[in-house]
Amino acid sequence: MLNQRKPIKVNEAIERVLNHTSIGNIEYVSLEESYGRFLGDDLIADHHVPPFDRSPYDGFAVRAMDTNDASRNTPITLEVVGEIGAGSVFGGVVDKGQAVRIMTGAQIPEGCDAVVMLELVKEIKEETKSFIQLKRSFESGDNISFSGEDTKKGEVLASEGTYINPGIVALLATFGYKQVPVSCKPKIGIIATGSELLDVDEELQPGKIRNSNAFMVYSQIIRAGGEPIYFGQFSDEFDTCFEQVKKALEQVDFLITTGGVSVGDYDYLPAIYEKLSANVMFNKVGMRPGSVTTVAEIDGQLLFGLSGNPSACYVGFELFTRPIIRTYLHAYHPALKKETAILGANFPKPNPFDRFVRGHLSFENGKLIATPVGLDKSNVVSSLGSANVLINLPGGTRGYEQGMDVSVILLEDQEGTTLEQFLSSGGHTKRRARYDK
Ligand SMILES: Nc1nc2c(c(=O)[nH]1)N[C@H]1C(S)=C(S)[C@@H](COP(=O)(O)OP(=O)(O)OC[C@H]3O[C@@H](n4cnc5c(N)ncnc54)[C@H](O)[C@@H]3O)O[C@H]1N2
Ligand code: MOO
Ligand SMILES: [Mg+2]
Repeated sequence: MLNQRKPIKVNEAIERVLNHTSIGNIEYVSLEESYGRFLGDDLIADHHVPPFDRSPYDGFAVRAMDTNDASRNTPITLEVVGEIGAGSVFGGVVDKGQAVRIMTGAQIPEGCDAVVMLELVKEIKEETKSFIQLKRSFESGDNISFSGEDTKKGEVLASEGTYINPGIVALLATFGYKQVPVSCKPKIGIIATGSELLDVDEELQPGKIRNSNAFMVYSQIIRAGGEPIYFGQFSDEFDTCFEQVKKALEQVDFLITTGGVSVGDYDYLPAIYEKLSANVMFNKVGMRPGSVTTVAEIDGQLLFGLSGNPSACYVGFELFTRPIIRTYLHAYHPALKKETAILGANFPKPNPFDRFVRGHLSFENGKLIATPVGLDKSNVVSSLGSANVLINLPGGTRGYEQGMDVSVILLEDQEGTTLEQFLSSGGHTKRRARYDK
């Protein structure tokens, strides 16, 4: 039987998958647990920061007008009528000729409009009173950290779907979020198929290999923001795999299978999709690795049939599953960010399909250099550890030379980009006159 599959363009495949996005609910987690999650709602300042005018220095709060005549030769003297540390408030109103000893972070006392640093005054103590001497004048507003200078009430500080980094955690604490609204993580099932697969703790046996894909995908799901659920590895037997897929679909938002998706005698995923009456969006993509990546849909639920070959599996996940996860998490930028970098080594092998070469991006003298890592074959696992980008080399009849501008997809970036930007950028290469390293 002829098993001809018709490849579609990568962008077309991504668009088909992203026509089936779903957006998750919102839940509340404690502030301590919010790091690494995605905001379920806009974070809006409900008060000014700082909420009051405060001192940025340890020193003395004064009335600037009292210091007008102060100079090196004619110092002026002010009486110190109180002292406050951060957290305390001066009770009275500071009058002409008076000052208040104030510490960093304390609220500026009423009547004062400038702060003089401790180092700039001479302190004079008398029996019951104390004074300071100043040898220069101050302007109203000198050394005051004004209410609202950090952020104003009503400002949107981070929008829904933003990745919560430690800085966002600080903002959440500032605005009193003991519980934080975050988007619920999509539950993503993983099923590994293959009669050759050994468990991680098993000794090698003839013809067998250890299952690495399940654990690789498990961590890719976590990196993308989802919740992996591992259903196990199963031999290439139709009935077992069918039952497992069916059972898993009842428990997850999305399901990933690895292996068994090509045209081999024991590749049962195509038959499983058929028996499930799933709508197969494509089963061949014009890309390397990952050309066999298949995505199907049943009643809105997506099944990602990723390749058994480790590098193909990895790339298939990042291109197709990751943006689905990020969209579910409410991200405005669900796609991975692309950048232009300089190719760090020749890549002479032409290919009619678009390549996604595992690469390492480094900074050299202010330039971004992307260098392929390891063996560029879809069945290799060793190139993945040091890959922080996928170098996107458009298909064609020519190879690529060191020094050319290439588009790279950033794997560790959290900011992301819109789908439109992802699809419209990159894929362009330019020959540089010279490679200035
Ligand atoms: N006649 C053709 N043969 C193949 C084609 C084709 O178009 N025509 N496509 C090739 C391409 S491209 C790829 S990629 C692979 C895809 O194969 P499957 O997705 O069906 O995966 P398997 O056959 O189950 O396994 C392929 C390979 O990967 C190893 N593997 C599988 N699972 C794991 C795992 N969990 N951890 C580590 N390694 C795994 C498996 O042992 C095989 O070596 O098909 C080509 N063939
Ligand atoms: O799906 Mo395959 O990766 O093109 O080798
Ligand atoms: Mg196969």
